Amino acid sequence: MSPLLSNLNLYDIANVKGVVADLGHCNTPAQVSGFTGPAELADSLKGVDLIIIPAGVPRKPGMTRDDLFNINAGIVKDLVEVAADTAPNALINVISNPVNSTVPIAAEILKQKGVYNPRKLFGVTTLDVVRANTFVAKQKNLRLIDVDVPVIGGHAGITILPLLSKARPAIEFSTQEIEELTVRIQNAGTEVVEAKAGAGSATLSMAYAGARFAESCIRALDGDPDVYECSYVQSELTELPFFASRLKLGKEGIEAFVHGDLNNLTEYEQKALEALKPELKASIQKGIEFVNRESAPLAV
Ligand SMILES: NC(=O)C1=CN([C@@H]2O[C@H](COP(=O)(O)OP(=O)(O)OC[C@H]3O[C@@H](n4cnc5c(N)ncnc54)[C@H](O)[C@@H]3O)[C@@H](O)[C@H]2O)C=CC1
Ligand SMILES: O=C([O-])CC(=O)C(=O)O
Repeated sequence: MSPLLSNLNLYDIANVKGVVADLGHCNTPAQVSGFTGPAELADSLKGVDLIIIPAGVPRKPGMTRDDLFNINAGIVKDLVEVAADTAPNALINVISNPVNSTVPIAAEILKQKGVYNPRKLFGVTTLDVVRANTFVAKQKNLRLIDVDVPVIGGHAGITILPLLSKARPAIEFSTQEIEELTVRIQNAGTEVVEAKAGAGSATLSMAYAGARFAESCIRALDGDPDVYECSYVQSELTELPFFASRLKLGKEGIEAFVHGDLNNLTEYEQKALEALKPELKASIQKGIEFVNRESAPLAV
């Protein structure tokens, strides 16, 4: 994946020590980014500030993101184990799907290793925001740079919930526009998978979104006091243990949750929020159970 993500290695911001490691350019962990073995991977990760994990298989037409679980869960688990051992203070950006489960998997691994810092683990949902901004700007004839739509929940189907009532600038939408835009944003990944007809998923737009999120992390680490992004993280905003929402990023990762976005939701948004909870809860549980099952002692 992602020539753009590789370019992040070139970022050189004065106060951020170390480099960005992008785990996911080859077929086995032993080959990651051209390294010859796990030991070398571990060496190369020492002291990095930000680790990006886009490794794994993409969808084919007809598949859900959850259909990738059986392969990608193990890949993310293995990579996070190395990250935990060698760069326990790094921010981790998980791109590999199903994000709704791979982030809880990463959290469980980091807990097992005794280095879990919930402020530093992120599921990358930036592409949902990029899509929401793009579709709204087009629909309303606005400049893309002026539009910002928070997207909450998770990163699959109905768990992706754009809050059009909280768009900036404040925009009037008809009921039909809200329904059509919401469904388009929720299905945009599937639209790309179907258009690519077996040749993969939204690799390039993910590279753009992943690079944007990574750059925001780097700016925050570097002390920029004004960095806000949506991301899927451990959260107390709802009863779900992981939830995507707008966050303020700082030198230690998440600095604050933007609570206001969940206040005064429209009836449509409130219903959609309640409707997404069972699916998101099940995906979180599936990730946690995977790690617990993998690490349970064998029965004799
Ligand atoms: N969070 C998001 O918004 C998005 C997530 N994705 C997800 O990102 C993942 C990658 O998608 P693409 O880049 O389009 O696929 P891709 O097939 O173009 O690239 C995947 C890369 O992962 C590598 N890889 C596979 N197994 C690995 C392992 N065990 N260790 C290290 N590297 C390994 C492959 O060699 C390949 O370079 C998929 O799971 C996809 O669903 C894709 C688009 C958006
Ligand atoms: O849909 C997929 O499989 C890839 C993805 O997460 C996206 O494009 O949002």
